[in-house]
Amino acid sequence: SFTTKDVVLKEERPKTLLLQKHSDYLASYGLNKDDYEYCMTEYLRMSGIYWSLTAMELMGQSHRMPKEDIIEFITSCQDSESGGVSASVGHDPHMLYTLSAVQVLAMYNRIDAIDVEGVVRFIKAMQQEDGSFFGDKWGEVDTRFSFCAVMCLSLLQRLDAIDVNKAVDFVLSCMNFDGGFGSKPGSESHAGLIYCCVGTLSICKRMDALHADELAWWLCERQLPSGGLNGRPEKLPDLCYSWFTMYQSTLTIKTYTTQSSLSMLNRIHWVDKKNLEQFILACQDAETGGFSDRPGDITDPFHTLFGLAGLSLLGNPSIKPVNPTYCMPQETIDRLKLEPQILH
Ligand SMILES: COc1ccc(S(=O)(=O)N2Cc3cc(-c4ccc(C=O)o4)ccc3N(Cc3cncn3C)C[C@H]2Cc2ccc(O)cc2)cc1
Ligand SMILES: [Zn+2]
Repeated sequence: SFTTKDVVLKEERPKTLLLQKHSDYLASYGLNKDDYEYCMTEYLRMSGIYWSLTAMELMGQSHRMPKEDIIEFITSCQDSESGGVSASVGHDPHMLYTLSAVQVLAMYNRIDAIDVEGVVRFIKAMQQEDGSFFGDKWGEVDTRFSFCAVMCLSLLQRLDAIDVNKAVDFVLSCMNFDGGFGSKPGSESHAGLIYCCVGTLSICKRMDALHADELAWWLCERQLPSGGLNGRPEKLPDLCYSWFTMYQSTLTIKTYTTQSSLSMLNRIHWVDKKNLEQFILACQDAETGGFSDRPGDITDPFHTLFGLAGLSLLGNPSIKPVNPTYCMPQETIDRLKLEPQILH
C-alpha cells in the first residue's frame, strides 16, 4: 500500500521557542576543543562559524561570540596565493568557505579584514566557459558553487568581476521539467539545489526565467501532514528543508504549500504556517538547546540556524528579520544596500 513517510509529533514536544537555551548552546559550542562533534566538523569550521553567528545575530545574542578571535581565524584561513579561504587553517581554499568567511565579515562590517581583491581573483578563476563554477582547484561543478560565487561577489559589490549572463545561462540549463533544479544539467531536482538556483536568479535579478507554476507544484508536495517539509518526494521531513523549500515556494494555491521561496515569490501567506511552526518548534532540544533535523535527533548549529531563520520568515516577533536570499540578518543586507529580487 502507498504510505507517505512522515514523523509523528509527540504531545510532550517543545511548543514554545527556547531562545535562552539556543543562545547558551551556540555560545558554548566549540569552547570544549576536545568535543567529539567539534573535532569531526573541523572540515566545515568556517561554515559552522557563519551558521552560529547568524543564528546569534537573529536572536540578538551575537555579543556572546568571540568577535576578534573569529576575525583573526578568518584572516589566517585566506590563502595568499589563490585568494580563496579554507574551512580551517591548513585546509584547501574552497568556494563554500570563502562565502562563509565573507558572510561573517559582512555581518561584522569588517570586510577590510581580508584581501578582497584576492577573493575576487579566486572566484573569477573558478568560472568555466559554460558559465558554471568549480568549488575548488579539483574541478567539481555544482550549482551550489554558482550561488556561492554570485552571493559572495554581491556582498563585496563586485558582481562585475564575472560573466553574470553566462552564470545565469548555466543555472537555467539545470532546470528540470518539474520546474526544479539539480546540481548539473540533467541532475534530479532537490530542494537544497532549488534554493541555490532560485537564489542565484534572485541576486542576478533574473527571476523572470523561473517556470514558477511547475516549480510551485513540485514544492507544494514538500509539506507533509506533520507540518514538516522534505527535500524530495518520498523522503522524511527535515528542518533544513523547511528553509530551502520555504524559499522557492509555490505560485499555485493549494492546501499544503511550503514556504520560503514563498518569501521570495512574496506568497508567504500561502504557507500552512501553524503546522510548519509546530514542526520547527518540535525540532528543539529542551535539554541541550539547539534544533535538530527532526524531533528527537541530535542538535547542531546548521539546523539551529535554519530553525530560527524559518521561524523568522514565519513572522516570529522574538527573532530578527532574516533576508531569504542571503540567509543573513535583513539589517546587514540593508546596510550593504543589496536588493535581491523577489517576485510580486
Ligand atoms: C553530519 O553529516 C554531514 C553531512 C554533510 C555535511 S555538509 O557540510 O555537506 N552540509 C551542512 C551540514 C552541516 C551539519 C553540521 C553538523 C555540525 C555542524 C556544525 O556547524 O554542522 C549537519 C548536516 C549538514 N548537512 C547534511 C544534512 C542536513 N540535513 C540532513 N543532512 C544529511 C547539509 C550539508 C550540505 C549543505 C547545505 C547547506 C549549506 O549551506 C552547506 C552545505 C555536514 C555533515
Ligand atoms: Zn537537514
